[in-house]
Amino acid sequence: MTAAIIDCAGLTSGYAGVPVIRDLDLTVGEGELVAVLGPNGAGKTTTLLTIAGVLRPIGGAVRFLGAPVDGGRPDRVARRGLCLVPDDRSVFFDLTVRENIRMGRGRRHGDPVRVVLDYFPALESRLRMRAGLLSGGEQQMLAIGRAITMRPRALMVDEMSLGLAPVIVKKLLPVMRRIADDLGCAILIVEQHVDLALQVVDRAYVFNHGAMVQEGPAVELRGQRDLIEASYLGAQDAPDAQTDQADQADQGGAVR
Ligand SMILES: Nc1ncnc2c1ncn2[C@@H]1O[C@H](COP(=O)(O)OP(=O)(O)OP(=O)(O)O)[C@@H](O)[C@H]1O
Repeated sequence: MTAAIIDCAGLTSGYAGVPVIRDLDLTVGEGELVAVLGPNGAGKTTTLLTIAGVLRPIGGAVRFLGAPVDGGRPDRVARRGLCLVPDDRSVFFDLTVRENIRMGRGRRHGDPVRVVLDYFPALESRLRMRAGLLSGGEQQMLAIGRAITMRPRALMVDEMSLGLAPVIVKKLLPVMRRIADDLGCAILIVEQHVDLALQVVDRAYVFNHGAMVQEGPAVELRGQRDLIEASYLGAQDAPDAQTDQADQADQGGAVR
């Protein structure tokens, strides 16, 4: 593996001093696409928030580009090149797609709109539309596209497929692969669609109850499907059950 862009060692983190994740080791290298898998409440979001500097580690360490992330100043971590797309996607509903892209302030890397359309051409016909009118899949494309206009060194996407039809996820994942390859960006995605993710990512970590229960190259984990499924026991929601109606519209193929 190349040098780690994100490096968590013995990381323990949580809320008000109460640990939710314990003793996690996790790395993402340059140009790597890595998935975090696991049932609801496993600690996936907590891990991303700690890496982004929103939560202060209770124990262990997070390093981004070799420098410690201590929590408390996520703006500094963001300025150093780490982008987090939260599970609500944080697009500005009342602004147009074009205005949302420009909010990313990625102009110094060329025309940000062109950058986004290069990866997500389906947004071209939506540029003048208010983002609140987009389908869930299009909003996710916008959120990820806006993030890459800033040429991040690391990109984390929480619940990338939340509410999206599997057909959309199948199209989004290869775009994430291309972003990692083209930009040399370290990408960490929280993904519910285990089988789809393992076809595209380099490596994956499986969490349950705040602990890492499995990890390894995707090619190996694909052969351990039963073990992964067992680690999900107790999960309430199957991914397909969370597909919302708005994304039925996406099934015509929003990502080209
Ligand atoms: N702000 C908070 N304060 C206290 N506990 C929290 C807070 N946010 C999350 N938790 C708890 O931390 C645990 C892990 O939550 P987390 O959101 O990290 O899990 P997750 O794997 O991302 O699951 P989900 O898919 O449901 O978001 C859960 O038990 C949750 O209730």
